[in-house]
Amino acid sequence: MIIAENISKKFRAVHAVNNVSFEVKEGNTLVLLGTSGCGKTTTLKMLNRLIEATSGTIYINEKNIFDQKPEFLRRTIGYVSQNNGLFPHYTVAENVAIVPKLLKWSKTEIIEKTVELLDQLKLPFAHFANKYPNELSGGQQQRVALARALISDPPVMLMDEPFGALDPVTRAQVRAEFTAMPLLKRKTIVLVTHDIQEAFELGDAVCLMDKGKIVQSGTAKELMFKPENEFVKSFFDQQRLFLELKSLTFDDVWNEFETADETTQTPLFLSSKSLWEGMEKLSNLNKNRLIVYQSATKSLKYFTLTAIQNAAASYKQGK
Ligand SMILES: Nc1ncnc2c1ncn2[C@@H]1O[C@H](COP(=O)(O)OP(=O)(O)OP(=O)(O)O)[C@@H](O)[C@H]1O
Repeated sequence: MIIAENISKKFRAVHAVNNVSFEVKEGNTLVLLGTSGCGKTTTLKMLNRLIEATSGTIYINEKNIFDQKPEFLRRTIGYVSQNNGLFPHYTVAENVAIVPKLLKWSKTEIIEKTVELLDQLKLPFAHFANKYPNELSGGQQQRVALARALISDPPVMLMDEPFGALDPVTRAQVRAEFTAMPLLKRKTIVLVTHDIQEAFELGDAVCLMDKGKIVQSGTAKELMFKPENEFVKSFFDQQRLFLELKSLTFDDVWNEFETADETTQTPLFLSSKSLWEGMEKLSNLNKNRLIVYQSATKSLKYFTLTAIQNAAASYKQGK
């Protein structure tokens, strides 16, 4: 669990972060979202003391981080920096082994763990261990950076635009792998991004920042449907339709759909999926109508493109 209370950072005249507070529950992911220069990276780096806060308090797992030596604190927090931060003259295996060496693990232990992690990240040890970062693609480098941050299994991970340097296709792919990794599921994560879609996909909670302050924090759905001011509303305007369909699940609008006759089709879809995924399914299968299943009520409903659009509109009107 991470608790940041009224943290601020001043760089001479620049108030980069101004009285920011948030909490991240154990096992949750908090996303710091906002445009360039709003203070996301400074906020993140204050959590592992790469930047010293000017004022405020930070607790990580009930310990005040200012009572710990920064270099010891950092060994217990995984960190993926912008543009991966790999050492160019270290091989993949050497890059991954940096923290375990500081922690004085045995050679065998380091190798065993590196093999296991690189395999999980689709970088087979035999092929990749002795390569240098510049011999890898951007996506592969990002996976090495992730392996390096994960090897000591820290309970907390800080990630600064971890997929920022990747092209959109690789980005979506690495992000999907990232969400599927069992090792990451239990971790408490703070992730910085300026990508709204990424924030919605990865964040249990999202803090939208502007000019060093948090403008609104909450779930993606709260930010979309209950914006607290004009800034929040307009921040999402460009991608509004897409984000609404992504953040609403069939469960949220279950009553808007027509009950289905069980005998006609097998349900392909669970109601915990987003309306966007429903639309994708219709398009991929080239169907006008599909059936969705809700396990809690053991009921089936039909959905069509129009029904999805109407359900989303009706949800908005109800809010
Ligand atoms: N070392 C520094 N000295 C002076 N000003 C700084 C320093 N680091 C950051 N700033 C300023 O603090 C503000 C916040 O910067 P920060 O890097 O936290 O923003 P950001 O939201 O992470 O932006 P980006 O997405 O572009 O990385 C900016 O105005 C930046 O110019």
